[in-house]
This record gives sequence, structure tokens and C-alpha cells, in this order.
Amino acid sequence: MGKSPIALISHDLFVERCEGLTVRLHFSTSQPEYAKVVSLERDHYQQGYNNTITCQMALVIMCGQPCSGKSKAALCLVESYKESESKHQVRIIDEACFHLDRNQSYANMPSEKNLRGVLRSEVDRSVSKDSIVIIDSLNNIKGYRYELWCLARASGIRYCVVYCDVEETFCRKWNEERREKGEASYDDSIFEDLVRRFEKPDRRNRWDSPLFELWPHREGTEKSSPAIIDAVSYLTKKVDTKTRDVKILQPTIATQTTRFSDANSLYELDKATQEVTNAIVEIQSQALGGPLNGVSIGKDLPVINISRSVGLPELRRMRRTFIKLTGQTSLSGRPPPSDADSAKRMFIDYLNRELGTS
Ligand SMILES: Nc1ncnc2c1ncn2[C@@H]1O[C@H](COP(=O)(O)OP(=O)(O)OP(=O)(O)O)[C@@H](O)[C@H]1O
Repeated sequence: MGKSPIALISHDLFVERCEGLTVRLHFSTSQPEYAKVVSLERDHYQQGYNNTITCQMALVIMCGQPCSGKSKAALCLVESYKESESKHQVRIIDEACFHLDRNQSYANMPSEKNLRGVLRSEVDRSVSKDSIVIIDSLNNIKGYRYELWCLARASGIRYCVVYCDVEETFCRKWNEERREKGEASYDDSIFEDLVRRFEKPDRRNRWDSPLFELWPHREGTEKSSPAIIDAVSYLTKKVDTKTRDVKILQPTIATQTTRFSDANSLYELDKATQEVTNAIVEIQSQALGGPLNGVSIGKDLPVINISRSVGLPELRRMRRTFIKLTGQTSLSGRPPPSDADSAKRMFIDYLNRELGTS
């Protein structure tokens, strides 16, 4: 596939355009600490006749209380998917992939955050490849599911949540049975803490939708369970631009090319978000790391409401995600920023939503 640069904005900003549908953007600035590469590959999209767009990639979030049958459901999903016409690789990402012990991982907030970070990074690395990725973990925190949804959206793939809705008493019983059999189980205190903190998915949230619900304690879980069949059908369904029941978090091909080739706005976006990040770091250092509530960094910009101190690595990661998200046209999202001020406004809104108290 031939490549030809379509824009060279400065010595450190390149936009390359490839034939077909693959678009790659490379960013880096002369400051090594801000060097970034944004590589957006769209070659997993095939546009055929009759506007049929087949995106075979997907991120599936398993969700449920501890010991609610998520792993069993994930395996049933894989089995059922393999019997479908789609023959893409399916990959399960779970704690066991990283030899992480569940009791240690949920023993305290730092370990739990670390676990989520490890799984999220692996999802981030895996979603752009040619496969279905299933994340088989508790995924019990709403904000975390939102982050995973953002990753799926940034990669322009399908996304769904499979929820094992099991009454706590059954989960507790199954956990005890596991322990009696000498299998890995949750310690009681950790189990109770996780049960208490579970944030049930709600299909009205974009990041919990579509939601496929299983009731393993009432109906068991089989590859033929209605929710498994519905999920596989959702993952394998061929869609066209008019299909409404399958959401691919992806721009239309036509608008996507226009958006990506607008290198000036990408440059503005990069610069504006960097300025916001610098301002936050600066103000935080003056506030000795305290929360930033009601702080303004410019006329006509929303005030910053960040409930906790945020380190530079986290801010950089969020900036990267934000650029990825706004760099692509989303069917469900807002239009991209057209100037530096609106880029700053959108980035501050994003940070407030991600890090704020609400
Ligand atoms: N439908 C079911 N009926 C009876 N027992 C079940 C059912 N589904 C799962 N179990 C039992 O519950 C236990 C946990 O199952 P599984 O590992 O699938 O749950 P999980 O939610 O993935 O657990 P974890 O939170 O540890 O990841 C297993 O021992 C399994 O035998």
C-alpha cells in the first residue's frame, strides 16, 4: 500500500495519508517529554457494495459481582462466537493473564487501581488488532467502564457489556464452594467490600450499552442462553450506514477522511490541550497538590473542578485519550473543536467529568 504525506505542518508535525482507508497521524514535538505518536489505523474497515461496512473488532465488557459466573459466561460467549460465521480471533483478558491474585489485587485502593490500570493498558494495546477482546474482570466501577468505552470509541469498534445479574447470596455461596474445593476464592472481607461497592450497569449509559443480561442462578449459563446468542449476533452482524441497532463507535468513512486531513485543527488541539495541562500542573504546584475547585485558567473557559491532586503522567494519559477521541468523528459525540478556545473548553469539560466530584 503506497503512502504519501499530505501535510507537513512543521518539522515536528506530520500527517500521512495512505491509500484506501488507512490513515496515520504522527505527532511529536521537539520536547522529548511531550513526544507522542498517534497512529490511527482504519484498515480493519472494509467498505463494500451497498455501503456495507464490516467492522470485525469489538470490545466486550464482562460485568458482575464477585463470583457471579462471569468467566463461565465469557467462555460460553467464545464458544458460541466460534460457531458463528465470523472467524476472528477472540481474546480474553483477565487477572490470570497477569498472574494477579484476586485477594491481593483488591486488598486496598492502590492495588485495585493498579489492577485496573494493567487491564486497561492491555485492552488499549489489544483493541486495535484484528480480534474480539473480552475483558473478564469485575468491571464493577461505572467510571472504569466509561474509560473502557472511551478506548473502544477511540479505536472505532463495537462495544457491549455482558452482565451476570446474580443475587449476592448465590455469589457468596459459590465463593464458599470454591474455597471448600480448594480453588482460588475471595476472602470474606474482600468479597463483602466488593459486593458493597458494585455499581450496577445501566443501559441508559452509553458505556453500559448495549447491555446483555444473564441470570446464571436462575437459568444457568450456556452457549445457547438468550443473552449469549444476542451478544454474538450483535458482534457478528453485518451493518450498513443505515443500521441502527448495531452501534460501531466509528465515524462514517466520508467524514473521517475530511476530519483527519485537517492538520491545522489537530495542531491547535495538541497545543491547546498542552496549555491546559501546563496550567493545571502550575496551579497545582502553587496549591501544594490540593484539589482544584473553581479555578479558572482563562476568560470564557469553564472553571476547573478537580477533586484530587493529579500527577503529570495521568494528565498526559488523559490528554492522549482526549486527542484520540476528538481526533475522530464520532456518531455519538460532539463535533471536534474548531479553534484553540473550544479545544480548551472541551478538554476542561472532559477533565472535570473524569476527575471531578460529580
Ligand atoms: N450458573 C451457575 N450455577 C451454579 N454455579 C455457578 C454458575 N455459574 C458459575 N458458577 C460457579 O461459580 C463459581 C465462579 O464462577 P466464575 O469463575 O465463572 O465466576 P466469576 O464471576 O468469573 O468469578 P470471579 O469474580 O472470581 O472472576 C464457579 O465455581 C462456578 O462453578
